[in-house]
Amino acid sequence: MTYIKLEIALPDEYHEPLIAELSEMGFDGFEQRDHQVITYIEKGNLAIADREQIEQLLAGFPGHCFIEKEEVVEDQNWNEQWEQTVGAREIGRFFVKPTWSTDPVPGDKILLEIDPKMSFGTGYHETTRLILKLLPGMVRRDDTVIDAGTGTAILSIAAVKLGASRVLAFDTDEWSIKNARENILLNGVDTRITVVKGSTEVVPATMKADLLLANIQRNVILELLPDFIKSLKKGGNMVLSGLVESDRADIRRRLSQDARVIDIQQENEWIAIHAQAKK
Ligand SMILES: C[S@@+](CC[C@H](N)C(=O)[O-])C[C@H]1O[C@@H](n2cnc3c(N)ncnc32)[C@H](O)[C@@H]1O
Repeated sequence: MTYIKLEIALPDEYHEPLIAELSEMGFDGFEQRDHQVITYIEKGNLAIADREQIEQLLAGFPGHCFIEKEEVVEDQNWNEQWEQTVGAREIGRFFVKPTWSTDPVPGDKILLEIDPKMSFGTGYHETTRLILKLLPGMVRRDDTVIDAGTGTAILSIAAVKLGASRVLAFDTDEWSIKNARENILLNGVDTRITVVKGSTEVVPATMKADLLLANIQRNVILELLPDFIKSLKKGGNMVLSGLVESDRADIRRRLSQDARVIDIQQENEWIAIHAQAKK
């Protein structure tokens, strides 16, 4: 099989909307790097009209977004490609390790074994790292946790390893659901985490969580915020990320009635907001 590989330059905050649109157009397989999305499509499926559609799509994003490179590639072992680019790393109290890494686990770290494949949540992105660093100070023994937009399930697995007794993880992306389940089994925490395809509608009306984690992009967070608040206990904690510095005021304003902002952490342009439900 022959594929067309496109390397597209655009700011990190537009990766998800771009990937959503490209998936609809039939692109299959995405890698996210700093300010770049790499994607593939079977050669026969990329018509001239699609190319124009992509150019138009990119013109609609603020800033200079463009196709940096286009090449024809033959079928290959995609997982092997991943193995070359993703390694083990320390993040706060955790050691995040793909199964192919032979790096020894430091004695003082909590192991999270994650094979990311094509899902988001390798620990390479600032937003995942910000939440992982906040988690040890937030998860208490026997907490009930909601992981909205679970990706690889990295945050759910971390929450259980810190003592959470029950996690409801959901994601709208079919591939992430499959990958989340694989990683949960890999870490032996499948009795404590339930993974469901969908969004906040899958949270039972009776569920009141101690903690909700959401690393999704700004517009999705703003849309789901009322549901997030409803699913928390009074005084329950929420960590929101997938946000950039310029989203700070907007999110604060939207939270003000229902939640108290406790802390905001930042890494590069990315932020994570810790808030507590008022009622
Ligand atoms: C940035 S990734 C976060 C993955 C992981 N939780 C982490 O922190 O690394 C966002 C995830 O949210 C999912 N997502 C996007 N919109 C969603 C929605 N409306 N409801 C649930 N999940 C959604 C995406 O499919 C993606 O897997």
